[in-house]
Amino acid sequence: MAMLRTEALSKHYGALLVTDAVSLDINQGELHAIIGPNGAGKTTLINQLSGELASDRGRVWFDGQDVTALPIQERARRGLLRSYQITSIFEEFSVLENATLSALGAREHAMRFWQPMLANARARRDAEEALEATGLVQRADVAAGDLGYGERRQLELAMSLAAKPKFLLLDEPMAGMSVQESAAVTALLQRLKRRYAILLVEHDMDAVFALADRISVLVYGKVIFTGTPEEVRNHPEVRAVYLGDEVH
Ligand SMILES: Nc1ncnc2c1ncn2[C@@H]1O[C@H](COP(=O)(O)OP(=O)(O)OP(=O)(O)O)[C@@H](O)[C@H]1O
Repeated sequence: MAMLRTEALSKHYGALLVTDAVSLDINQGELHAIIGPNGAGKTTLINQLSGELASDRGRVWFDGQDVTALPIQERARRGLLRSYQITSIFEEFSVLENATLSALGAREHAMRFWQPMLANARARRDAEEALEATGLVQRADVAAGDLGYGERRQLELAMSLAAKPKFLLLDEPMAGMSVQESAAVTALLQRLKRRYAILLVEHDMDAVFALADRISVLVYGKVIFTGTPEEVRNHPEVRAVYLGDEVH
């Protein structure tokens, strides 16, 4: 059964239909990329999936349940988490402290009234695991405000992981990164793959084609094709509208 499923999801702004009857099926452990030209509706779709934006039409199922009407926090609590969603990085707190706070935040709901010490110990352990997974262990004691740009994006990812998601929505995690930083994030996502289902929106085609199990191509809000990287690469219409000669 699909971990995340959308049925004819649509959103318009005035007369502009930004996402147009998008139906996707993303399986457990799958890394599914969405590519498409600027303004195709990729970020809007992510916002509809995270719950940041209410859809005009269509439905979203997550982990077997209809979450269409649920707000962003409730979807996050169930494990459908957008990475940058955790915006509250405390600059003067260390990397480990930030990750621990994120883990505590995710547990708050369940643990608020009982066993706070147990919650703290678990949160700390989840945070340490997240730093391990994202390669930030050596930077655990550094103040978040002292991190470079790439490391800061890594911390955002670590904070997401500390919240124990089942499904990660990643909107351009490589944006603004150097070639080395992008390569590091690609390697990181390669390691995280399978442990989480991931929806990746990314303009870095090398990263997308290296990482994705399947790719959906969004053009003017419509999914015109879904397939393996190989199928997408060889699809005439996709090449014509988007890839051109970029990918060989
Ligand atoms: N709040 C809004 N109000 C009106 N129009 C919007 C709003 N948000 C997005 N749009 C429009 O919707 C279209 C899709 O935007 P979106 O950001 O989802 O595209 P995208 O595929 O993520 O683009 P990019 O690759 O450039 O990030 C664009 O034409 C954009 O101008």
